Amino acid sequence: MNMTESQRPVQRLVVKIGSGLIRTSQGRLNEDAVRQYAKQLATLRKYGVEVILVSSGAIALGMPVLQQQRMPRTTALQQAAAAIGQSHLIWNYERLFGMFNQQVAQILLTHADLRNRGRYLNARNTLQTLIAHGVIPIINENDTVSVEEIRFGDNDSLSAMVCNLIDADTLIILTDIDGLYTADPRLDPNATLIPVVEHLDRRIEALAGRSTHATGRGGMYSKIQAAKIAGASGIHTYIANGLKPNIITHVLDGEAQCTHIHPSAAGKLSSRKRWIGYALKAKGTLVVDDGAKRALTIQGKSLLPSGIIKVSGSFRFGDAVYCTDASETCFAQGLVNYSSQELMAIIGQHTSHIKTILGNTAKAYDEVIHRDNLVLL
Ligand SMILES: Nc1ncnc2c1ncn2[C@@H]1O[C@H](COP(=O)(O)OP(=O)(O)O)[C@@H](O)[C@H]1O
Ligand SMILES: N[C@@H](CCC(=O)OP(=O)(O)O)C(=O)O
Repeated sequence: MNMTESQRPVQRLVVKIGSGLIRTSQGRLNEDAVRQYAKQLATLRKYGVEVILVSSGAIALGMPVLQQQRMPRTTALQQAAAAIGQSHLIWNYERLFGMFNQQVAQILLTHADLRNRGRYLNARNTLQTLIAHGVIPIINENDTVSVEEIRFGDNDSLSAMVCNLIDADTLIILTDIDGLYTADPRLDPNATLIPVVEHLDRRIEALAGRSTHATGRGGMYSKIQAAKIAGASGIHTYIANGLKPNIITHVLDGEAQCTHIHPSAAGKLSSRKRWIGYALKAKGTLVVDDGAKRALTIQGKSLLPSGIIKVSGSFRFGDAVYCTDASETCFAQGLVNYSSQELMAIIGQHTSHIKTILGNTAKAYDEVIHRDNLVLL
């Protein structure tokens, strides 16, 4: 077992590497950097740390072959670039990890693989088996088949969901900047680094901007969202600069200049709640009034039809939906007991009227979302 700063044990580590670190400005693989990452991760593995790598770079490496200077806008071009780049990427990982006698394996996932409970468990079994055999799994989104409905969208979210999937204790997100600043330093020269975030709240979330790069996707915003997902599972997240030598080792030794985001003080969510809140994609939104928001966020109650002001999206019984307040700030996700069509008819109504309004189609639920099926975000 490896020990980190303040002697926090690290047993299972997920490292995410962004496209900007994988690709040189000329569009080629940054071989020196990738060799360095391979060396550090192979060494950690030898010391007994279980390592999982989430690597971006497929589209970025495939872009030059298709004469694309920036992230292609059409899905077809992104998929084609990923098909070219992913094989190049994994071939090089295999070769460079091989220099340190470390076996790797490729895993490509779509969001649908984690949404479906059976596929979720399958992916988990495969990863556990690889880890148990000392292999480092290298995960990327399966971009060649990913379309909007089944997409993670960015590998920061994917890395956090992988942490949940395999019960990691530490997530390191490597990017081209030291961590979270008070503003994007590329736009604000007075921005300063925030070394520790003990409570990841909306004030912190608001500091993180999007990417300004040709290959980046989510920017700092998606890294903070990833830390939030990981934090709900009791995981510590570090955002650090992958351009610096031996950065992974330095982060674990507590010597790196980076941002350390602590897990949520509310404690670890159950596996089922993590799946409801973070693995499922919301199919619609329920806008609720202030009273209902208070009932859900402070009083720990279920959502009743009387507190709903507006319904959007098209969903069925059992689907996931967002809950937002009147200013459309999202604060929860949960599984609904009524379809969007049924809800349109009963919003604002007292529960005793549900049967009268819906007649025979009514189900025996007073709650639109039961507390047990609701996760505060
Ligand atoms: N508050 C902030 N602190 C630091 N970086 C920020 C902030 N807001 C936006 N960014 C931008 O996020 C970028 C990193 O995200 P991104 O380009 O998506 O990298 P990657 O490809 O590694 O995922 C930084 O280079 C920076 O320009
Ligand atoms: N799956 C994509 C990466 C998407 C992504 O999130 O990129 P980045 O913001 O550079 O981590 C690829 O391999 O090109």
